[in-house]
Amino acid sequence: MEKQLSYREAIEKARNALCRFPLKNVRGVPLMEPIAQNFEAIWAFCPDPSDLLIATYPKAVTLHILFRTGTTWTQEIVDLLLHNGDAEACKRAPTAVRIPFLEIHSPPPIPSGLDLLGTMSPPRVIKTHLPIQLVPEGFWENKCKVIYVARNAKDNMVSYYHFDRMNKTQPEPGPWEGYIHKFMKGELGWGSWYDHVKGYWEEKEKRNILYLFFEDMKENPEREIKRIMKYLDLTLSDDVISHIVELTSFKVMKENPMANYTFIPKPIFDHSISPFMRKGEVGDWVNHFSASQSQLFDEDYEKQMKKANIPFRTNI
Ligand SMILES: Nc1ncnc2c1ncn2[C@@H]1O[C@H](COP(=O)(O)OS(=O)(=O)O)[C@@H](OP(=O)(O)O)[C@H]1O
Repeated sequence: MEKQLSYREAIEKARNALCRFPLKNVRGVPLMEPIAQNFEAIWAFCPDPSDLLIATYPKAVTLHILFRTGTTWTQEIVDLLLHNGDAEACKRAPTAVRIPFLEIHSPPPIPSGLDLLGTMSPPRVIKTHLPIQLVPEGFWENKCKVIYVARNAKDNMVSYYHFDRMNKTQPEPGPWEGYIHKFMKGELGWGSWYDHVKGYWEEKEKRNILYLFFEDMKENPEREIKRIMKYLDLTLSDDVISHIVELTSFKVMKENPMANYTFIPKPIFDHSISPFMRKGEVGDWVNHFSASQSQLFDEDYEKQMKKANIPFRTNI
């Protein structure tokens, strides 16, 4: 990035080159074209053993494309834990700059995730939506800590659908009815939700991955934040933890310009179509699925998740 440009200015400058990028297959996984074109460099990235990876299927929470799972939420929690609950320190820059998105590539002068990481010293916190088989091997060789956040398929899909409506760098979502089929077939960016959640689940013990659920975080944020704290070998007082619970509530984060993605200009993220911080609830899927769509989805889910035994909850 040209030194004098802020992240927002860089995006403004590249505005004309930004568009709804098509998806291209990388080892069987559909990824946005600029990511696919740069995948060799992403694959070659070698983290420091002290780096921490936050992995999610999109809309678990980030910049161009997360998988509506709670990524952004977890990023904010981790940043606050690492800064002992100091809210001002965590407003030093937007989420996407504080916690670079490993694979993201956009037209210059927008810095790629790799560009941003190159300007930071370890220990760094890094975001990815890559399925486990596409995560650079250095993360495993260096035994980096990895936090994975999963969200039930129906809410995840609803969130992703609205995100695809408002994010003008993602393919058009098309009608809801068709979107369900694309999701079930793994045709959305970052591929199959089913393979994504199973891939990390199957490896979580062997690779020391902390596997979290969005629904657990909603049910008892204090408990889940403490789990993250312990995983990171941190010790914070109960008062600080309560403060972090408050600062990372949906209501507070929605109003935080450094965490709510309003720093991305409107022609790219159009919050008037659907805000990035949309509802942040468990069970909003009931407002989207018809009875027959829900039945069709459930039947397919049974087949795709057979033997997986992952304790997802579609309501709490
Ligand atoms: N603090 C907090 N509490 C509850 N929910 C929250 C919070 N922060 C973000 N969110 C919700 O997470 C969804 C966005 O997911 P991601 O951050 O993974 O998106 S992205 O894939 O990184 O773009 C998106 O979900 P939906 O509201 O259901 O669309 C956000 O609202």
